[in-house]
Amino acid sequence: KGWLSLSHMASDITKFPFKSWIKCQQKAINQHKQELSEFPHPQGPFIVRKTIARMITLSRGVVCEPEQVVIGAGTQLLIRQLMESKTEKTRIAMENPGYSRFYTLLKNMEFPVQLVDLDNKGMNIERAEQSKANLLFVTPSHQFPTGKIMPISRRIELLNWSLQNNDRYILEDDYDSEFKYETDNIPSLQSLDRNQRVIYTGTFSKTILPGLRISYMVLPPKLLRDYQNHHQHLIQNSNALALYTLHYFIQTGEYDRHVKRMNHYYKVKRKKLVTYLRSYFKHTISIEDIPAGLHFVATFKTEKRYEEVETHAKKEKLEIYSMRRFMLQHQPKQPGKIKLIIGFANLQDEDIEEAVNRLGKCVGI
Ligand SMILES: Cc1ncc(COP(=O)(O)O)c(/C=N/[C@@H](CCC(=O)O)COc2ccccc2)c1O
Repeated sequence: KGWLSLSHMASDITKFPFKSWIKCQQKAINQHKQELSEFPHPQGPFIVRKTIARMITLSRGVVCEPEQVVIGAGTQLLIRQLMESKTEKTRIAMENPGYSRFYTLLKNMEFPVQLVDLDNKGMNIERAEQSKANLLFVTPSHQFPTGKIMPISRRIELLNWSLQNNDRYILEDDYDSEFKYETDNIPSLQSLDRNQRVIYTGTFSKTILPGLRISYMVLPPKLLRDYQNHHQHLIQNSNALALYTLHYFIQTGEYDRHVKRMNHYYKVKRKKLVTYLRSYFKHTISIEDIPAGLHFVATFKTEKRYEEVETHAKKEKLEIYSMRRFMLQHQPKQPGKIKLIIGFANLQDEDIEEAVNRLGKCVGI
């Protein structure tokens, strides 16, 4: 048997309704030949921004006008473009463990980035205060990569933090918020913000096709003005035909039906995998069983080091990533334990047993 994947960097496109997508693409071509023959608006076509604004208002409680929406080919690009337009001196604080690609991007842009540890509610507010940062990067709906869901109490604390100084902002990266298997979605942090302090980002990478590279950002008015002044020369970098196709995919209800279908599908698969992992590893595994997203963290009791497990996984043809990928600053490893990121989007049901058996060989149980 070939490679099996427990990667979190995957979505199961075997269930994607390509026929519907192509129908929407045909509609986009029929209805928007004129627009496709010109450059789109720098922030993306207005009707697409209007559709996205309405969608996130309904699904996430985000309060915004289409004028505040900026579409881009991936969250990294949007964050880069936002940070280029900052007028004040910006000091950043990020969650640790956190998303290494943003950390690297911000460091390469020579911003000071403080790492803030998590407690059981997400970013620790005292540490955030101590960091002297004026821009916090947080993933409240499903902390990446630990999965923690930030309770309302901590969200209020963060908003209070943002009020203490008028150059303070919070970037809410609402990645992976669409998949919640038990609890209902807690509304976005942005929906609680009454002082235009929250920048909101989202992406279609997990719910449609990661290869489409369609993501979006909602800017508070003051930052939007700075962004528009700085980027007057910029041309929209997401593919306009894909954007108009997305517009019809959402308008016709296909998007909502697909996300609902995938929620059910992923919930069933996740449960099977967790059950089998528990029966195989028994007391040597502990799973932070947060019923959300397309991956979870599992802690294994083993004397093996991360390097050994990662090398062994390659030999077993098992694609899997460890917490080391997200520990942004070297942290002492807990003795006798390793944490792995267990993704299940790319794992077919019939391969669950084989994947777990290979994992057993890697962690030496
Ligand atoms: C915290 C966080 N925020 C935003 C994004 C989304 O970025 P965007 O797609 O540019 O909009 C990611 C993507 N994280 C990515 C990688 C995580 C890693 O490097 O380990 C996940 O990658 C994929 C997801 C689905 C299918 C294929 C790949 C993010 O982890």
